[in-house]
Amino acid sequence: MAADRSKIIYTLTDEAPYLATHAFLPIVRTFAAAAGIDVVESDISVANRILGEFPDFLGEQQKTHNTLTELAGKTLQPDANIIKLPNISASQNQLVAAIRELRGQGYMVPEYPENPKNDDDKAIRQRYARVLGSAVNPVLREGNSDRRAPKAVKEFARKHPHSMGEWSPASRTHVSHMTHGDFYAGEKSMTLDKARDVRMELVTKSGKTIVLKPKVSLLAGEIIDSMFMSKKALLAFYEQQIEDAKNTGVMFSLHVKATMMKVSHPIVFGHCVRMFYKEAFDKHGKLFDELGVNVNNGMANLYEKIATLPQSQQDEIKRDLHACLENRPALAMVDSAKGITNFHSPNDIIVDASMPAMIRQGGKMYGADGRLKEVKAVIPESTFARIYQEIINFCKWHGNFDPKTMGTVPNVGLMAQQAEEYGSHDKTFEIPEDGVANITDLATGEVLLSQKVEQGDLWRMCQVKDAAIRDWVKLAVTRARNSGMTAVFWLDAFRPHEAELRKKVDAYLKEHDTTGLDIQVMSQVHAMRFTLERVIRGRDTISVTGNILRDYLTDLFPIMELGTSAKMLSIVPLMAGGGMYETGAGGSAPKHVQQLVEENHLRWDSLGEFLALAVSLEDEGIKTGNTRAKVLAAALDAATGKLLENNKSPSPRTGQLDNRGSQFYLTMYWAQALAAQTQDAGLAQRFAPLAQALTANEQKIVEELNAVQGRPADIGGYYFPDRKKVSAVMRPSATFNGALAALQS
Ligand SMILES: NC(=O)C1=CN([C@@H]2O[C@H](COP(=O)(O)OP(=O)(O)OC[C@H]3O[C@@H](n4cnc5c(N)ncnc54)[C@H](OP(=O)(O)O)[C@@H]3O)[C@@H](O)[C@H]2O)C=CC1
Ligand SMILES: O=C(O)CCC(=O)C(=O)O
Ligand SMILES: [Mg+2]
Repeated sequence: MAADRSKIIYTLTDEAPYLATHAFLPIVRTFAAAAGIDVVESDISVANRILGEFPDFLGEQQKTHNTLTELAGKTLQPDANIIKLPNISASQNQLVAAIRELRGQGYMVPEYPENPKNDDDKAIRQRYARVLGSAVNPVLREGNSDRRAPKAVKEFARKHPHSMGEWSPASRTHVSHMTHGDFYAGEKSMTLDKARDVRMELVTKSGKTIVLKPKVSLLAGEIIDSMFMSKKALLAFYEQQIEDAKNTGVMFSLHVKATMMKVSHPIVFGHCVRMFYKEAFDKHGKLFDELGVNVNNGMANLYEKIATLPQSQQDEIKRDLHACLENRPALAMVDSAKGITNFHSPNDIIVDASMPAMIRQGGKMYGADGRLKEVKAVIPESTFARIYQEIINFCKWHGNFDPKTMGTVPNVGLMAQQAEEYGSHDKTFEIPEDGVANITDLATGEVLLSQKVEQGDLWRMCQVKDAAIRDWVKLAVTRARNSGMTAVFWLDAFRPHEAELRKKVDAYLKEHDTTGLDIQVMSQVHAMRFTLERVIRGRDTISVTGNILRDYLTDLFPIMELGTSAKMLSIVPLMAGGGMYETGAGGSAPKHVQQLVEENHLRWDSLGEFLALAVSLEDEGIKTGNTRAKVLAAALDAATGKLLENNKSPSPRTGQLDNRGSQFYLTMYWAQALAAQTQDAGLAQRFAPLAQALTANEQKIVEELNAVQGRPADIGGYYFPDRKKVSAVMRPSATFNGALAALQS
């Protein structure tokens, strides 16, 4: 065993994974301790990040570290070994709710200034901007992305295929995207000849210069882009699509990523809501402004704000809103039973998960009557929307995919060092006046990229560093070599940014021995078609993509192949030498928390954690020479295989095996595998009593775990639950807890 104690950092996040971790961490610690590994927590939940941001508002006992900054620092160290669970990328609604909850618990962080009135408000809002939206992943992902379905998981899906809806060739479901005036249409891009400091500025029609971002430092070889979305074109597009859906009788739905694209997409979302309810906004717009209504945060915001008005006035507004609904096309629902529509809140329909779910269901979404219906999927930006139309065309022609026979599509995604859209948040602006938007060299005054823009347009700059691209190409070649799969770079020669990327890909591929490998470069639409033709023939194809397609495809293909993206192995080989092991490609499954609170059943599948932990332990073993960590990893892999084989994953139905039961089985199989292995007699001896105790008490433990279900569970909060209560809810089997404790003592 290694002399020094090794360390694995385990993140605490939000919602379903936060709950599951409270059951899993005591198990992990019990096993890891046997290899001298400390498992330390890093709480990066949205609530803890708020507390970490505002120590000056808290009492001494309430103060906490800025854990995210600390963890981000850790990713830059070569010995980093981090298990990263999915976290909430908070919409403004969620942020406000989290603040409310914290204040309700006596943590007096400032109220969120929705409409800042003075400099103090602005400063607080700026601090909250560091917590809003996708604030965690971009700063932790200091490496590119390697996501794939492990062999055992793929085999399980083939043996136990999940349900898939039927596609009809006559389906009217389709994608609508802008054909002009979007980010794709006018994008400009360049590769930097040398390191430069630049600023982003708007030279208005009247000749004023407004500095929007005073300084961005760029490295030699970095690719930068300047692009904008025209407000006029966007509004015309929405009007046309709403009319088209009405005239053709197809349901309307909007799919954006307001959480990750936290500056631009809430605005894109809000324009659609205002257009849909145009008549009501024309009539009550002034009052809405006075009330501070901001439907960039969804209709939930509007309903909350009008609740302060006299009842008669509220009734009138609601009548007018309902009248709009009568005159507009049917709207896709998030929760038909509760009357929650696609416009309720921008975090309810998130494109990477919502489009695959719709495609899996045979091209349908739920309508107000609770029935599945064909749908117009509005995805304004054409840059990536077209891949969804391509897969829809394919499904109409070939029918839905068959999980029993379909090939697999792993992904190698470019995201390191805040690549592409990840780094654009502080470089995205809603243009205040007509003019010219320039990226200008600070030293020379040279205008590098220039766009003619109008008031209300969204203008942004993206950047991607040369080192990140080089690392991405290397990872693609490594994955192609190790898997023997064909690898396709999805790069559109007609998009300026990707034309620049293609040059670098061509150059960096030459740095590797690619003999015998099949590596191709295609535009996105062709790549999708090529990949799907192979998929239905059972062939495997690595997609090598930029950041957004990384996100989209690592939900899309897993959801078709495995029924969920939660079962993916998701590795971030950190560029500094460490490793970050993400637990699946999915999110934090808010619906699951609702079921736990109402019925004490957690349908969250922790398979992603099991897979990630095995790789993390293996990595620790290899890097530090800790052979026991390797034995633990191999046994965990065997246990995960057995878990799948014996179908001990959580059931969605209350009363049946849930997350806790699934974790019990994993523990039992893990202990059994350790007791049975012959590589390390000490470990075998240590885990034999646990294996014995769990095996002997299997039925009793499962009964204890299932007995608590069917009644509400109290976890003492949503964003900032009471950890003692969570642990009590997540560890209800005295027999199981006792067996683990016996090993620790
Ligand atoms: N890496 C990260 O940090 C990520 C974070 N997010 C964040 O997660 C939140 C929710 O995002 P959303 O788009 O709803 O996507 P999710 O992936 O969280 O949820 C969509 C659905 O996928 C299924 N699902 C996801 N994970 C699991 C699991 N482990 N076990 C079983 N089923 C699972 C559930 O289906 P069913 O209801 O049918 O059981 C769930 O309702 C957002 O705040 C988002 O920002 C999103 C993606 C990645
Ligand atoms: O960072 C986010 O907001 C979500 C990330 C995500 O969806 C993914 O990485 O798949
Ligand atoms: Mg995603």
